Amino acid sequence: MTGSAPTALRPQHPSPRALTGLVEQFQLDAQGELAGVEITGASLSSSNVQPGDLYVGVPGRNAHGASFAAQAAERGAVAVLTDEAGASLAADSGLPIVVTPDARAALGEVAAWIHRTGVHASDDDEQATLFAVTGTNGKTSVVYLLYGILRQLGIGAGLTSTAERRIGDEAVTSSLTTPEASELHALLARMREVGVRAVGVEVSAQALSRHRVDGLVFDVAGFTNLSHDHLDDYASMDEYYRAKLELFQPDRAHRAVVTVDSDWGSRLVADSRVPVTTLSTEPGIRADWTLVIDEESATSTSFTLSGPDGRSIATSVPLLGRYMAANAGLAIVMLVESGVDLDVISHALARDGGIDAYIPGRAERISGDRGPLVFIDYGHSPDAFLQTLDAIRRVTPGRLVMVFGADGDRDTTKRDDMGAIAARGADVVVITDFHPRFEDPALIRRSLIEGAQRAVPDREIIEIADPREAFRAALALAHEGDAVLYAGPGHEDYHEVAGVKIPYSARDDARQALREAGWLE
Ligand SMILES: CC(=O)N[C@H]1[C@@H](OP(=O)(O)OP(=O)(O)OC[C@H]2O[C@@H](n3ccc(=O)[nH]c3=O)[C@H](O)[C@@H]2O)O[C@H](CO)[C@@H](O)[C@@H]1O[C@H](C)C(=O)N[C@@H](C)C(=O)N[C@H](CCC(=O)O)C(=O)O
Ligand SMILES: Nc1ncnc2c1ncn2[C@@H]1O[C@H](COP(=O)(O)OP(=O)(O)OP(=O)(O)O)[C@@H](O)[C@H]1O
Repeated sequence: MTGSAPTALRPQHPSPRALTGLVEQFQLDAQGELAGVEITGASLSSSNVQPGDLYVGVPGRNAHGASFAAQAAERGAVAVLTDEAGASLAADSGLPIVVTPDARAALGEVAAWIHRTGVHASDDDEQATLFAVTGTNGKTSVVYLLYGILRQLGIGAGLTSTAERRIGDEAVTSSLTTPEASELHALLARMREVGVRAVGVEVSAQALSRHRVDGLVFDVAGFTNLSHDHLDDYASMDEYYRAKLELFQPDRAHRAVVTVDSDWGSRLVADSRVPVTTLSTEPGIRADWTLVIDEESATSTSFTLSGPDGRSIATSVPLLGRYMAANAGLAIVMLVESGVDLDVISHALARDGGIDAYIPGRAERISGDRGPLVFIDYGHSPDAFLQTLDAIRRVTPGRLVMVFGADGDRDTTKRDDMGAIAARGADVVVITDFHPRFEDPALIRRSLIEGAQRAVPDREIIEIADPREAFRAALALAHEGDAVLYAGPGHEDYHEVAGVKIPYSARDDARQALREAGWLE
């Protein structure tokens, strides 16, 4: 039996559950010898199995997971949960098999039961407050802002986001934005072991469509915005919206805070079936809470948030952009809706000179005191480009150079708009490769260039396939008073080319390029 280094945060002292108990609890059919088998965790992936796990075999795009049951057994899995088709595929593993019509749909509740979390937490458990954040852009940012403010309030906090799963100073890098239910419940169990009192969970539309947050009812769900993205996964914007709407129902959340800056937000308020508090950051849009920008600079945005009964808070977020103030406003209103007194938040933030949060790779300023401003951002959708370009333009007296590429094997319909928005918002556009995956990178670049040229025919466009060279070319065009926005890579530390992840950190490389240019020590 071989173990592997955990790629996820799991409880260190799990209380085993009997396999016979699982069969009884969920009224499942079972094959093989069940007596005496004890489960301490669950995994959807044979390569992540830990000894004592229930291996969950689900059908996928490439294979049926049950066909990896023998590998799971070698790693120490003690039983298999799968569907009818999977039961025969898993037979050669020699493990007892528990059968359910849809193993992915069952997994959330099963994982909650194994870890005694979410809907299966025992009554005397002190449960952490659970915050869910969804929307096209801003989810990671809001989750980090919640985490930062909670820590300023002295409340033990954890988070799960596209960038990291984090408890205090302990963090692992994320692969999915929202973990599979097996990983999510294990993470919550670990957080309970170390006394975490509040958790921010970034919830993607895909997570809602694929049962990843099943077995949980969030205390407060937050909505940022909705704009064009993921139309490879969803047939239309309407379907994409309906996937997100699922979070705003009583089986998923007790209450919600919805940003109503867009029509999608207003529609969500009408369609939601939980109590909703609204937030507006746009002048003229009525809401329970309104946010007004007081001051903005390259490194900080101050704002005043006013709520019902004349309550208000004036504070700042240590990041560029009105949209970051909107994200911070949402985080604060979510905390208030969870029962934290606004005056207590106000006091803690005033003591620290504003919100204290670091969000890896979101409008992250890489440059120092000299030379052009340089930001690395995770934006990879048309609206994210629009917001970031607008924010940088407001603090840049000189020219704005933008470097970016587009994901391969992901929503191809947004490329034209990405090119167009870049051409309208930047003075020079440098188009490079991002994660081509299995697509021809030259064709991806071509579609971005065509979008840019259609929008602004005389815009200066430079095409350089290699991202390191592309960034250096952009930097060479920029001087004191100018700005360079490198959009796409954010916190990531690789490029995905034809199924291979090639190490590449845009943040490290940009720092190196700034040193080479003499702008950084
Ligand atoms: C398209 C999609 O949803 N794919 C997910 C799916 O993979 P798949 O269907 O391709 O799986 P497969 O390769 O056929 O394998 C089937 C099963 O066998 C298992 N397996 C496979 C091979 C093996 O050796 N051992 C093994 O156990 C796999 O873990 C899987 O459970 O099941 C996998 C295991 O859970 C997921 O990791 C994988 O998510 C991929 C990585 C993905 O990119 N998903 C996207 C759509 C996604 O969810 N994105 C959102 C982000 C949204 C945003 O940008 O905001 C997210 O929340 O991350
Ligand atoms: N409130 C917002 N409105 C519009 N754009 C935003 C907002 N917040 C962030 N962005 C843009 O979206 C990018 C991604 O931000 P963030 O990672 O917080 O969003 P996300 O929803 O978590 O996206 P992903 O799921 O892809 O990680 C940022 O780098 C910025 O360009």
